[in-house]
Amino acid sequence: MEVVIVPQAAAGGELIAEAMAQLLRRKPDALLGVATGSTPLPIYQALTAKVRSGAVDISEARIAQLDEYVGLPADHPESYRSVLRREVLEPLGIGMDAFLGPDGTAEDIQAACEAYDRALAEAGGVDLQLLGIGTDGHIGFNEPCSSLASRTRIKTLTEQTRIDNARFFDGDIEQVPHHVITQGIGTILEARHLVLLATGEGKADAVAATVEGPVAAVCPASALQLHPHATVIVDEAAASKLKLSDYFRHTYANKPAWQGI
Ligand SMILES: N[C@@H]1[C@@H](O)[C@H](O)[C@@H](COP(=O)(O)O)O[C@@H]1O
Repeated sequence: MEVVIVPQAAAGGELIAEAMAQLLRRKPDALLGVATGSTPLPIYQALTAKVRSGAVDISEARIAQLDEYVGLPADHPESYRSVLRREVLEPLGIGMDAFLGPDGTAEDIQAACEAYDRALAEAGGVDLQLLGIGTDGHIGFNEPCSSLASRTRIKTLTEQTRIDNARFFDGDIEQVPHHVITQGIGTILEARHLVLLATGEGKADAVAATVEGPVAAVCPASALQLHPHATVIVDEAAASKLKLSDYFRHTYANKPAWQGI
């Protein structure tokens, strides 16, 4: 696992957008796995700027969704499909025909989950998966004690995650669904490159457990330690509880420029 400490969120966004641009130059039809939440927004802004300036051509890229609420109509403004359309697809000029996502409104949720795992595999697998992290260490919506081998499936949110996400629902926790579909941890680990961005002091404990704690289902993001190409990018505040921060800084400062992340 590589840990990169950046001065602030915008620098992390730029670094990750550049990695995505490099991937797209190598593989124009790359399947990009995207995440919701506030943290990845600087990535999408930086990538959009690159696309608009002509630094990268994204016209053949495909986008895959990480997780979704169960029961919200697809056109609900806070369904993750709507959020991604608004925050990622439209700014990048990517059509819904290049979008893969689970159906949170399906009558048979289990079948919809299995269909999504199959669709990801049939699309050739995710090339680069962006991840945020919950305050409890969740990735996607894999809450603590999710199986590290899990596939896409339905999960029940913790009270804390519903409280954290109530800000997207007029601050009203009652509007936050209890159930979600999420790519499983085993599904996420199949992506060729995992890139987790964490910013702010509120993520410092989760980041320390992810990077320096044991691999344990109680901190789902710690599963990144099992992946051959995982990059964790943190700002100073999110890095504040890392014991090995000096080592991580030294390693990154001395990395050959051609290597990227
Ligand atoms: N399902 C999403 C996660 O994918 C995201 O990482 C997390 C953190 O969000 P934020 O980046 O806003 O802190 O929120 C939600 O739970």
